[in-house]
Amino acid sequence: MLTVRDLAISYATRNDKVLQNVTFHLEPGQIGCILGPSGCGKTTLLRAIAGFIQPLAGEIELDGKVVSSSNAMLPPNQRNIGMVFQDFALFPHMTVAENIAFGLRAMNHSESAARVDELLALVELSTYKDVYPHALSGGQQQRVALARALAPKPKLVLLDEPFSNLDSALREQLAQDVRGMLKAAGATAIMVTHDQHEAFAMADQVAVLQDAKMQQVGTPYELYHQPQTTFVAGFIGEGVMLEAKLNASGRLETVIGDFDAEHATYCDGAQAAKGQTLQLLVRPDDIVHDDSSRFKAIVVNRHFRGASILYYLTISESDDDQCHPLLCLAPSHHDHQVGESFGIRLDMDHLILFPQ
Ligand SMILES: Nc1ncnc2c1ncn2[C@@H]1O[C@H](COP(=O)(O)OP(=O)(O)OP(=O)(O)O)[C@@H](O)[C@H]1O
Repeated sequence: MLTVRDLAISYATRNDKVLQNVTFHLEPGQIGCILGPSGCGKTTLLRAIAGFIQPLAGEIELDGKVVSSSNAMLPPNQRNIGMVFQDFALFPHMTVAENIAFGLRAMNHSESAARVDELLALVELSTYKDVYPHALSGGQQQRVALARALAPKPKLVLLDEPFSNLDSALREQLAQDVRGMLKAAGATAIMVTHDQHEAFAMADQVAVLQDAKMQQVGTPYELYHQPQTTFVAGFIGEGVMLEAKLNASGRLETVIGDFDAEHATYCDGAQAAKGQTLQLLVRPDDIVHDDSSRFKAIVVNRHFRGASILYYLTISESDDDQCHPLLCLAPSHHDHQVGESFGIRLDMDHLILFPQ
């Protein structure tokens, strides 16, 4: 449905590239997310897909047709793309139904009214049909903006930080709701965000951008458990880098046991050379609370999260040895206070190693 190939973009006022060699692909019906820190080029990429910025190099293909390249540009209004903006951009003088019908002017009245009713049902706002935007909550306004974008059955829906003006506690739930609505409409969509929780709740595929370059494209699971760069490992999810030495028998020695390194993944230039000291990515859910373990860690801090507690731990091989920080996500019935110690063991499916 959408292919972005080796895209490079620069602004006239700058010498450097704001995007460089950006490549990713979305299948019909998939929801993609462009995730990255402020200034990495997310909005620029979205605007390029919408047709507002011409690439310096590379191309954008929509539904099998090149719509943007350095020598050809299909105008934005001919791309059949729907947009949901950060501030929702609803027309204040129009009712909910009139806002949704805005893009349906080519249809006759009864067709348009039927489509509006269909979308009102999809976004669960049928009873708000004749209400004006100022009388809606932020979340309801956003659903109207989504319905308006979906109304003309666009090939692609672009959502630019759609949750940033909403209560942070609700964002993850809203992201899941919007995902459900996009899936029910069979839409292909791309959202831009700097919030990984929103990206995980919403996307089938997440593209991580940093400093103008695509770092990694993958499912939320792949980005969390199999990051390919230290940036992605640090930007996505919590975790620590634990010193790990590859011994002569091909096992990784760590302060919390040793492991067969046969299926380990070496990233960012890490070498699988015997005797090498590396960094092992350890997520909080890789550390299991186990009182029968010979490895004991001390609680230095804790965050109660309801069903679980995130423990900040330190562990050392002996009393005078260096302390290694660890995170452990344990079910909250394992209730330990700061200063206490408990047994832990490492339970990992993926050994991801980075250079020291
Ligand atoms: N019209 C412009 N002219 C020149 N430089 C621009 C223009 N728009 C954006 N930039 C620059 O391009 C880079 C990428 O900006 P962009 O808005 O795409 O980033 P972003 O990842 O969306 O950031 P944020 O999350 O803060 O919105 C930034 O360094 C920004 O200053």
